[in-house]
Amino acid sequence: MKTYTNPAPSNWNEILKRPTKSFEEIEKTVSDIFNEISKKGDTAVSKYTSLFDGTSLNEIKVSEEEFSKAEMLIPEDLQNAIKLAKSNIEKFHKAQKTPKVEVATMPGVNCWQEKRAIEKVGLYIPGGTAPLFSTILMLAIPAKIAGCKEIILCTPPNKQGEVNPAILYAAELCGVKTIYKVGGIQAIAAMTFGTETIPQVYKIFGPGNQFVTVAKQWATRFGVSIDMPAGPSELLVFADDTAIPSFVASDLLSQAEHGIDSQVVLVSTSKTMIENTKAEILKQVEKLPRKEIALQALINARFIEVETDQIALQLINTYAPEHFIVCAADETFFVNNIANAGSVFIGNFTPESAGDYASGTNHTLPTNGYARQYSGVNLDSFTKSITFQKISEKGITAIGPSIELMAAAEGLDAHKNAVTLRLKKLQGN
Ligand SMILES: NC(=O)c1ccc[n+]([C@@H]2O[C@H](COP(=O)([O-])OP(=O)(O)OC[C@H]3O[C@@H](n4cnc5c(N)ncnc54)[C@H](O)[C@@H]3O)[C@@H](O)[C@H]2O)c1
Ligand SMILES: N[C@H](CO)Cc1c[nH]c[nH+]1
Ligand SMILES: [Zn+2]
Repeated sequence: MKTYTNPAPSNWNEILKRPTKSFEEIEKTVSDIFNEISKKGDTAVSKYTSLFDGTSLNEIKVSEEEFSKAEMLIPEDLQNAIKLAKSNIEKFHKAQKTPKVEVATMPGVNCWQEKRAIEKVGLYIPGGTAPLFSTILMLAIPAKIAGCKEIILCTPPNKQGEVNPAILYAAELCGVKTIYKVGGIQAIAAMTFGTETIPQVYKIFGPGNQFVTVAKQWATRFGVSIDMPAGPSELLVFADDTAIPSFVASDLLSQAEHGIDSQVVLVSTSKTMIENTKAEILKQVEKLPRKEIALQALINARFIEVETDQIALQLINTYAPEHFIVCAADETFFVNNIANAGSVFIGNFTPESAGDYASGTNHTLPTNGYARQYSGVNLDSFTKSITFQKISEKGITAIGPSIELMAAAEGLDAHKNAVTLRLKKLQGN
């Protein structure tokens, strides 16, 4: 838990370096596995499942029997909690539907844009150290609302070759029944190329560890698209003296417990807030079942004291956190001026866990500074915009001469002719 007081802006990048391996360090493993899976399909998938997940499977597709058993294993109160989260996530993502955009750019020239679902999508659900069934809600719900026709899901099996029942329960609740017990790089490669068992998809979604994230980035070389790099979780909290140290500590620990390569950062204008939060962290971490993971992640934690809200904001925008919690007297200043963050949580009673599970926003978010240029998963992630146009006789008469001139100036006479022939016809020639 390193603490810094008024670090110079020139040192921010060094102080706030992510603890994850570089793309280059993982690239070789990823490219080797991709190569093998593209050539050997299921045989290679099975080899890597046994190497990384420690299990050999005769059948990687989840059976109807496994689905039926799963539902019986989920207590009613958990089923109800999942249903409540589903309802909120549905409400928020349905509200993201936009109407068709239609404009007559000039009389007789009608242009419009409509969204169409991506037909085949692959959802990756992390399961290495915790079965993140909540991620199913975050991916399957918008995929269904968007109208994706073929939705498949990959998730790593445990050592007994099973998938956690809550994952199966949540998937079935969201109407996804095609699940493969495959995790990590091998899952991403399988969805990229297709194997004898696993279908190829057009776009791959979902968070994962560093291997999964680099694999998704690698997949884009083979024509598949991805939602965004959504790697090890991170949280930056800005807290001034209006914040509550025990709450701030609990939020920081909530993301530290994800993995040893997670990063949490506290930025504050108050030395007392930093000291009290650190003391709270040390107290709270003792009681966590994932204490060892959280303690390792805390080695990468940063506590940064700055002089003003303005400096804090610049630092936060430089870091571009996946999650940003703001508990400040002038929260509006931060809310209005945040430029780079995956998702923002405002005030003392908005824990980041709310967005992870149930408030309605999506928890699949850009990490590692990618919040500078990527959005988190949303309804549009599952659609493409297609443009349409219809030009009338009056329209082509008005726009035609300009097109002819521009085509001739580019030296593309066939383009010009496509207009000229129509204009002549209209002129009776
Ligand atoms: N950014 C987001 O939106 C978001 C959301 C949820 C979770 N997460 C992150 O997802 C991650 C989940 O990680 P996880 O590990 O628990 O599950 P995971 O499913 O992402 O990864 C498990 C797989 O990693 C592979 N693997 C493990 N060690 C390997 C190695 N040495 N070489 C190659 N492959 C290896 C295995 O195949 C295994 O199946 C966490 O880092 C969490 O913070 C991010
Ligand atoms: N915090 C994660 C996103 O970085 C999402 C998650 C799922 N379950 C718990 N948390
Ligand atoms: Zn979380």
